[in-house]
Amino acid sequence: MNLSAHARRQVQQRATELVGGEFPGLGALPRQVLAALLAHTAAGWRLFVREGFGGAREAGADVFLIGPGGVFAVVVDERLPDLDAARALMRHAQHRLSGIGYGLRTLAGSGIHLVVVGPNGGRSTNGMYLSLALTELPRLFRRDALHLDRRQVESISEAAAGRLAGYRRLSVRAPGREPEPTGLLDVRELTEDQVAAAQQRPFDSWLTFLHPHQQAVVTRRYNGPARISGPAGTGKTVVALHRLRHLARRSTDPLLFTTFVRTLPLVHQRSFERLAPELADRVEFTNLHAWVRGFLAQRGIHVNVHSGQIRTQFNLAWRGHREVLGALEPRPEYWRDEVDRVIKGRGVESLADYLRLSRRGRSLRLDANQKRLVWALYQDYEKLLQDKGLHDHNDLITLAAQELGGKGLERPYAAVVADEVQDISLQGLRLLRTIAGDGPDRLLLVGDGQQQVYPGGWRLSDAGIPIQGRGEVLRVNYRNRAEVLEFARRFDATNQVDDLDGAVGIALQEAESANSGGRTESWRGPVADLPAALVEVVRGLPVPVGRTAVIALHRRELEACRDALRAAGVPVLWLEDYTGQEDGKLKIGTVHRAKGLDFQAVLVVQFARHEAVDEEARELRGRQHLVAATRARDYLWWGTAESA
Ligand SMILES: Nc1ncnc2c1ncn2[C@@H]1O[C@H](COP(=O)(O)OP(=O)(O)OP(=O)(O)O)[C@@H](O)[C@H]1O
Repeated sequence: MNLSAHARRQVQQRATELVGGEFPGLGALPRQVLAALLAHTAAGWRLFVREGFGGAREAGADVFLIGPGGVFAVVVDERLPDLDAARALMRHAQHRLSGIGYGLRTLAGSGIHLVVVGPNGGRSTNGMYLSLALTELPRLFRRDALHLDRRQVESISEAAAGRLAGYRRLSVRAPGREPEPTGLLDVRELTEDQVAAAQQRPFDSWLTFLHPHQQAVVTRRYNGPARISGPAGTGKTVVALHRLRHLARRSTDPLLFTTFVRTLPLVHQRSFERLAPELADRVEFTNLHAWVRGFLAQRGIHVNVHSGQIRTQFNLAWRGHREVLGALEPRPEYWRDEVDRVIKGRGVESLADYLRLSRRGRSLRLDANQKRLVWALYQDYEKLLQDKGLHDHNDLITLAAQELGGKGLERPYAAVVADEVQDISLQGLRLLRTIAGDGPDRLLLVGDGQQQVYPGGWRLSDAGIPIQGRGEVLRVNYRNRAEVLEFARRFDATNQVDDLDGAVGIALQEAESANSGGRTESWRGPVADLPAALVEVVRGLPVPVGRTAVIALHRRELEACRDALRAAGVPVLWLEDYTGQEDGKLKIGTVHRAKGLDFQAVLVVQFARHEAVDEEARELRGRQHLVAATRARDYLWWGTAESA
């Protein structure tokens, strides 16, 4: 039920009267703030007010506010608290509330928000709290921030009531409402808008709740580089974002969140802004190559990177070697990976080094003579790049590493987090280590070997990143509903998962499932029928189109589907352009673009191939399918198209 303007005025008036009656001596600002917050209790929020509110300032917050938008400790003060005072307030709030349980999870300390309301808002703070003016209070109730449902709100409030000695619970009702029943919150207490929004984002409760194991990783102190691994959907990124918040509150230096994929940091930036709006400008979210370009530009180093031209140079070089290397393996991409990922990606500097190198993860065994042939291809490619004045992506990493080796960062980061690290090259890892520098809590690497979609072949120790005793493994899958998880497990053919450092990791098979239900469907038919089948599924989707993605292995496989969807009037957005914004469009893209993301529904388009593929390619494809399937939360459709 939405309150009419009249009812809203009445609620406001009741709130003002109640505040006047309960706290007669309050000054103008606290009175107005309290009345404004109190009015929201008519819409399902819970309010606890300090007994001595308005008198001498005490250690704790003036008000605790709990609702669909999260848990807030609110202080009303003309002056902004300094760092020590803010820390004391936060400690008090965390001491009282964190650890309140909800099923398998508990209220996270980093999920409690400190808000200071003063005469002026928007003032820059020390990152411990959000500073708002009275007129900015509606920000706390914004629709896109709602992520707890009424049961969760009720459950936290009930537990909070027992822990908040010295606080009084106040509420007002909308006109014509029955008194609130004790126990479960009446659904009518939430406006329709709020119910809808909270239900649309049921998975976002990670903003407030964490599994105790996740929580432990958020706050643990590491006296060197640390690593979080674990199967898909176990909250590795969620933990990394909470940890960034935790670390940012303890420092005044900037922090960096980076991945290999270009758009992923932007999506996670949006999540972080919701988790920690007061720290939004302290953490830089950017992909590794963009960071490197920015850094080189800052140092006045000009680079010329052009993907199309780089590919052309490789193809030109390949021509001269096709005959001999093609006899070993006809696909030029195999050799391009060898140059990109093995020779350049691992920083091999001489033929002698290459001859000695164990090419872990590559299917073809190469003897010394064959390696010499590959080396010749690499050299031709390098020469062509040089002649054209071009740099490829590996060159950028090398240039940045050299530059940083000569002169460190002007403003070092307090912490660097790298996500999806399984797809970063070894040289990229080394660079990350240099960017982060040495010291406790400075470098956190997050990834899952089972989701590697590019050939890697390294171990963290190869990059000089020792993580002994600082490797965390998460095991509870929170993303995929049980049926989707079960389907995805069929791609978990790996006998052994690497934990990124040569030890045995946890496979998807072993993940515990946190969400029941879910739906999966399969389709198989001729290629020509695929677009129509897809359109039909999209029309009958059980979830909103804007929360759905179509995923394939290669972009060219998606063109016909995209055309058919557009012709059917379905708005479509390529994943390359997706930044986490809610837009009502169907997302479409390759598995490389989809990794790290999730959608309520995922439609995977697979093209059955009959060509012979080697073990390495088969394993890679299995991992890609695993990534595609585990992007789906509630619904997964798997379409296999067969060529005639
Ligand atoms: N504590 C939690 N409470 C509720 N939901 C959670 C929690 N942790 C994770 N999730 C849900 O699981 C989803 C996956 O989390 P996240 O992206 O962090 O996993 P991941 O391990 O990084 O996954 P992947 O490796 O597949 O990219 C989140 O979007 C969120 O919906």
